[in-house]
Amino acid sequence: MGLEQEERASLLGSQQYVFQSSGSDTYSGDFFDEEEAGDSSGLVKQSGLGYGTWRAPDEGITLTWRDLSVYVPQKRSWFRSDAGHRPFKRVLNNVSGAVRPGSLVALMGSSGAGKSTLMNALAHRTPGGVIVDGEILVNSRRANRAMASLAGYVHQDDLFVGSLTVKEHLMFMARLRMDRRRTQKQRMARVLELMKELGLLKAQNTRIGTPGQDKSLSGGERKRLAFATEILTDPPLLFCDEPTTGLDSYNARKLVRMMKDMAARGKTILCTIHQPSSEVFAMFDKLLLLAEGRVAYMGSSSGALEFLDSLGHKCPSTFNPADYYIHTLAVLPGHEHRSRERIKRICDNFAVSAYSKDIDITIQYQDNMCISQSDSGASSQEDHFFRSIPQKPNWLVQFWWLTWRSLVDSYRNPAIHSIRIMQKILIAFLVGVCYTNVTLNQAGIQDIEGVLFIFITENTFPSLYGVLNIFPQELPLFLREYKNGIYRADTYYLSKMVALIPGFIVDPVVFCIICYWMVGLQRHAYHFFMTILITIFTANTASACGSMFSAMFESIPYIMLFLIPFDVVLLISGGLFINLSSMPWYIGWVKYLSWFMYSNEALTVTQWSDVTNITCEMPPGVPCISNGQQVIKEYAFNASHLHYDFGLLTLLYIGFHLLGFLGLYLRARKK
Ligand SMILES: Nc1ncnc2c1ncn2[C@@H]1O[C@H](COP(=O)(O)OP(=O)(O)OP(=O)(O)O)[C@@H](O)[C@H]1O
Repeated sequence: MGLEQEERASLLGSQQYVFQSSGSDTYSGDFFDEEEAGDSSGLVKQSGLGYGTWRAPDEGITLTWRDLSVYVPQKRSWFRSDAGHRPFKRVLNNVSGAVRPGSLVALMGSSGAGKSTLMNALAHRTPGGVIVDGEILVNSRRANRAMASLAGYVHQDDLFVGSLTVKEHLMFMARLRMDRRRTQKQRMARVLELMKELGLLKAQNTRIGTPGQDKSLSGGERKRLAFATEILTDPPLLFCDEPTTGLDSYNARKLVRMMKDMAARGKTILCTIHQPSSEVFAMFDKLLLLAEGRVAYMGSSSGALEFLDSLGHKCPSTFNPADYYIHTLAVLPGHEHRSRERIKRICDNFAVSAYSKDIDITIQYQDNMCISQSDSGASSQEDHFFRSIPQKPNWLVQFWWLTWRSLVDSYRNPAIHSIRIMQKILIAFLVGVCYTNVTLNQAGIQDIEGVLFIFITENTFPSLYGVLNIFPQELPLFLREYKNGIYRADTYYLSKMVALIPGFIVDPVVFCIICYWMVGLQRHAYHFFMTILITIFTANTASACGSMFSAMFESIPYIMLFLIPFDVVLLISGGLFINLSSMPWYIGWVKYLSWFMYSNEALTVTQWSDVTNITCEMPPGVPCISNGQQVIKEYAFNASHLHYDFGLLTLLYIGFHLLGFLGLYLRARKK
């Protein structure tokens, strides 16, 4: 066999070959066995074509990787000699492999062997800070960010917006993931087809739910939905990280059967799988075994038994081979040294085996193609290749559907709306009751200024603190969808921002309608509507500030650490607790960031600018404030600043959101 492979390798230097697959289950000893390769030589000749004129196969993806090592960052230790330098741990160690169109490959190994790490690296989805060293080629092109759109990736843990129904979720994904040239009818047909195939039709109008909170779909249904989401676009390359975990044997079999059918249609599928039944395991035609970050075997499923047998590890006839592989390649507690010795021996033997050499031929071939293409600057071939990647919908479509999802999510979450509105009504009523006796005299000035400030605080704090959870809670989902190339970070952020606005219009309106008329404030439509407008601006600016903190920091405790001191300073510089002209210069500038100050000035000017008759009930000789202009001056405000206040509140709103977006974007790039 070795000689035969050497002959093949030497042929590669002079002629052009494309490996083909028939999706056959039969084993002939090699990973790319002859039956599957399409003709008797195991290789299909394309005589007359040199490397420079090679074109990508019309269907199917050949994925190869060579000497792939992955290093994950470790926590710094300030006590060790490497203090200050970030230590890395190698979790994949010079791994090479190849998968061809029409292959359904089971990626197996004990827990911690590096399966997910390998899949993430191949799918170009490694988290920030992780170093990937080595070469990954997709149809002899270097893998890049386009992999996210080219390949589907079914993750181990599924993430959804729980308030959507199964059908809504799939239609949303169909709109954002399927090629933009597809019609609505085609999208609907694809969604229906998948729901039918994956047994989700019955649950199509059921909300997905959130495990641990409002569970709706079963674990198995969630898994199948995650799978349906990833195959919506019928990707030519599919990575599945434990797709059958949590499924009953019938559904596990059905899912793997679906993958097998997809592979038979020329798809390339790499799938990690834990403890498959013999029946499910038999459906995989290829096997990649990992142990301690190294390749222990790659080839046909049945070849693994022979390979291990040749090393003295014979699978007992009563054993499920899949269980036997895992057991043989696991580091057993109490026998760590012996287990590692065994794993090392298996991996070392595999590296020099015929199986490994056969894979090397494909890798070498793809490498040569890659070099020759870059030498010839094969841009038309590149175009041809990337034509198989679905074209994303434009910015506006992404924005529209993301806003739709955010609005549906917030509308269906009673904790966000009805409870908040009830609380608002109650507070407005209580404030109104406290201030019913306000009259326009010297004492009334303080009362009115006090209640105006309550209008601000009551529309600030719920808005500021009510949005803090938005990004920490949804970040994993956002990161996954963003990394999958489903949408841009700016459309996501903007949609979140827009979806917040209706709530922060309704709240101030409800509060003002109840409270304004109970308190002795000016009884003209102008004053009333201006007060509503100012409180709407206040609530939205406060929510923008909250969104900024929410997007910038990882968790609520961190957010609180910085937000509370920040809002105390803003509150003080609002103009009620201190005369603004008396603030020291080195902290006085903070007032320019304080929407409390702008809103307070705007409300004060609105209420007082046309008041001319403030009663003076003081004893003779004690100075009195007799009109509204004096009140405005007393609080160091300026009657001509009303327009500036609106302008500056708008600027703060935009500024906070810009910083929030920047924070989210940088975090998305880093993760
Ligand atoms: N970001 C990371 N930081 C630190 N260690 C990591 C990181 N990612 C992976 N590892 C470590 O690398 C090893 C391989 O992890 P990986 O998740 O790839 O294993 P796995 O084979 O998929 O395991 P399982 O079957 O349990 O999911 C593990 O020891 C894991 O702890």
